[in-house]
Amino acid sequence: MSKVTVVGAGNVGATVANVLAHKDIVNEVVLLDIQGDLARGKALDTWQQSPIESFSTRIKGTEDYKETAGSDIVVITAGVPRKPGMSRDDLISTNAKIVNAVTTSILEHSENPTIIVVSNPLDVMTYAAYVNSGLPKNKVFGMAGILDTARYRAFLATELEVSPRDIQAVLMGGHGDTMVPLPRYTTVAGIPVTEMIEEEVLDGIVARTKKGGGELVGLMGTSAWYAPGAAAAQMVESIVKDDGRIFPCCVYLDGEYGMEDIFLGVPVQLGKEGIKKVIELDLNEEEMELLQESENHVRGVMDTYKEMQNK
Ligand SMILES: NC(=O)C1=CN([C@@H]2O[C@H](COP(=O)(O)OP(=O)(O)OC[C@H]3O[C@@H](n4cnc5c(N)ncnc54)[C@H](O)[C@@H]3O)[C@@H](O)[C@H]2O)C=CC1
Ligand SMILES: O=C([O-])CC(=O)C(=O)O
Repeated sequence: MSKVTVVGAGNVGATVANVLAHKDIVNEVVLLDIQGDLARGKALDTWQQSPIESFSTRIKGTEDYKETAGSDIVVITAGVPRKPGMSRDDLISTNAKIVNAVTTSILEHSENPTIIVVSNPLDVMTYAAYVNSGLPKNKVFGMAGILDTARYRAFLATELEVSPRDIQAVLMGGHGDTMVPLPRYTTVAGIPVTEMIEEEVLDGIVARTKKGGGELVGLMGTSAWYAPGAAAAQMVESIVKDDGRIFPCCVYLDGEYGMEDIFLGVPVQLGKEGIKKVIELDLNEEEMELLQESENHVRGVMDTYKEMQNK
């Protein structure tokens, strides 16, 4: 059984800890935040559900990195969320400093953890954690694709009046408006989605998915947390269980899809070693063009990050 640290006890971090505790698959969850009392309070509140919800995962809140010692998996959610009118990329100057500081502190107390980054702008914050940690590429990756496909699947389930469980889909690219949902790889209980829905309606759902995060920011004044928290917890679960599951995740590309030295969303198999395998799909010309557009966008944000680091 494993020890998991969640950094950031805000909306997303507290949800990751809460969902993980309910899954009852790890020994201990440490919830760390610079606001120590907030972390302690949310951890205590979560733990007090245990008799009702029947779980025994211990959960502790703290601001002290010593408590994170020996973590197997670390989920980084620390950082500011966007407000209406902002893009995820607008968060870079604040969140890069936070993610780099958190990564350094984590590595001071845990030797070889698997790091899952959630903070935005996701693809570049994952790159920052990778470079700063010096960990191998299979041990540092980001959560985005599970959330983005969940939104796509949920929209399709509503439209088709079917169970979201029966919808399977692949989505690639950066975690932003250039993400690439792939209708050609979308099925409803094994049936190609294109046989179940009109093209125009599907196009509308793809467009809504791409702006799915922004839709929620518009409604709530801050970004989402229930689905993002559940998505990160699902990644932890599949690493701990090592059950061979395949999800779209933001990973380091080292020649796959003809791309190098960039973090981007692609389908991967997760396992106890982190990324077990990157799956290379045979994309058609149009899909590849969309992926390259997304790559170009993420490279632009990476350049901003690199300039910040050189100052
Ligand atoms: N990858 C994805 O799909 C998603 C990413 N996000 C991102 O996750 C991040 C967190 O979002 P929320 O939880 O809604 O924000 P929040 O404001 O509710 O929580 C953030 C927490 O981070 C803490 N924090 C700040 N600096 C810290 C540091 N140096 N060390 C430890 N803790 C620190 C704050 O005290 C706060 O409690 C944002 O950057 C947001 O954009 C949110 C949803 C989905
Ligand atoms: O939209 C945001 O800023 C937060 C996020 O990444 C998401 O919910 O997809």
